[in-house]
Amino acid sequence: MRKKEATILLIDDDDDILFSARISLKNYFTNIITENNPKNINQHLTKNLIDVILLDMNYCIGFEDGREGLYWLKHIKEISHETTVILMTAFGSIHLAVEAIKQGATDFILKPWNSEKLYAAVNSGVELARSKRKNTQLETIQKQQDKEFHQKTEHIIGNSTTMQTAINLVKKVAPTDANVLILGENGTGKYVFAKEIHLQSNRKDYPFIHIDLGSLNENLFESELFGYVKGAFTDAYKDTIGRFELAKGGTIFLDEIGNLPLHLQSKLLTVIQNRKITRLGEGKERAIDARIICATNAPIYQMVADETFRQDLLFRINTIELNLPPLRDRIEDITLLANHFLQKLTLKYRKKIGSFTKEAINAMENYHWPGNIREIEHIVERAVIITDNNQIQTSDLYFSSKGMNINVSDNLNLEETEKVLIQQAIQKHQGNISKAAKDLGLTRAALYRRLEKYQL
Ligand SMILES: Nc1ncnc2c1ncn2[C@@H]1O[C@H](COP(=O)(O)OP(=O)(O)OP(=O)(O)O)[C@@H](O)[C@H]1O
Repeated sequence: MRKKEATILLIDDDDDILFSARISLKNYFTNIITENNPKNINQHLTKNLIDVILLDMNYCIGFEDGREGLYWLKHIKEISHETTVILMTAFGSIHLAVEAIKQGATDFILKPWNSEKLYAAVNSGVELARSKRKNTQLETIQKQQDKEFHQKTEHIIGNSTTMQTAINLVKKVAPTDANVLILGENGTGKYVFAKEIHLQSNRKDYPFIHIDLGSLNENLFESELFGYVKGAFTDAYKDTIGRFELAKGGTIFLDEIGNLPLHLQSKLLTVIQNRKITRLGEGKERAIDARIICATNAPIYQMVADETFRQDLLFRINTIELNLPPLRDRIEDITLLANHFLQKLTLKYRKKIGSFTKEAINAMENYHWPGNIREIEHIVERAVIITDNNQIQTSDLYFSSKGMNINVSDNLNLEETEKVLIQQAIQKHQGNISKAAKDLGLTRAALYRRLEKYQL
């Protein structure tokens, strides 16, 4: 039999008991630590991740009322509440057992023990410790996500008509349980809006569970979304709930739904239609109670036309559709967002930078923003870090050549094209006018004239 990866600490002042417990358990678990002085508990807990502590109730001769055991139990629970504590005594009484369980012990065994019973108690103690740790991890992730979210967006920024329309739609849709599909390019705020719908809904006190469907392969899709029972597959050591169940009472945000292959789309459709899931390896169906919000940056209607996305699934998820426009189509929001990030980032980097030059604003308004709001945040962050000025200049803004590319079929205006090319050259040479002029085939003076003409 393969030993289970687990650390068990045995504490008793009787070395014979320690010896016999070690013999009983060492064939089943990888690490057995013995200790005859409970005062050393802290050292063990700080050095090792202990799954189970088997703790004697009595240490001083003459004190056999279990008080010491209860004292140490309380102490362990205060510093490592995920560790399972099993108490043992030769003088067990129901009264003491009840008291110990009330104070956080998981089990109580009487000496002399039967080896099988001891193994069974320790083994379920190990499983319990693991599931407590996993829950703590999930809670930490959730808290972290919430914290990041609040740090990221105290407000949704946007005065443009399209953003105001989107914000108003959120207000109307949030209190209903309608499925929402959020469409928009990368970095347009799909996550931010999904979370905002959740926060404005009646489900706000329950979890908001985000999952990137694009990153799941076939095996993970089912186990992550629906959960599994112990033994369902090789690594299924214990029952685990999936994201749909985790989102109970709250919202599940299925991101990148356009990346889901067709056969998984069918599975998801069945779940959304029936509002039931079945954990892997379990026959039983479980009802789901989660509001469903989906998002994608893929051209979903084109995908339906190309038969790479199921039309029936689209109709299930798009009861309400929220379109987030790319930043280049709402130029009026650019200055607002740039100033918002400037304020936030100057605080973060403790720099005194009051504003952007007129030319820098102009350059931002003429840029294509392929990465949308995420990109403006990154560009402002980089500028804040590198600039030595108290105003951000055009040369502090590092635009990617992707966003500078001129699409000739879109824009045939010669002056506009010239202006963009000049910006591109200045960016490429990081503000070095001589090099930019050379690249453009102009003299320095000719370039300066054009900079003035276009107010760059
Ligand atoms: N309206 C907004 N106001 C302020 N910040 C925003 C706004 N929209 C998005 N952001 C910020 O822009 C960044 C990208 O937003 P988000 O992750 O929501 O975009 P997304 O569309 O989900 O991106 P992707 O498609 O790449 O997953 C985040 O840092 C977010 O806080």
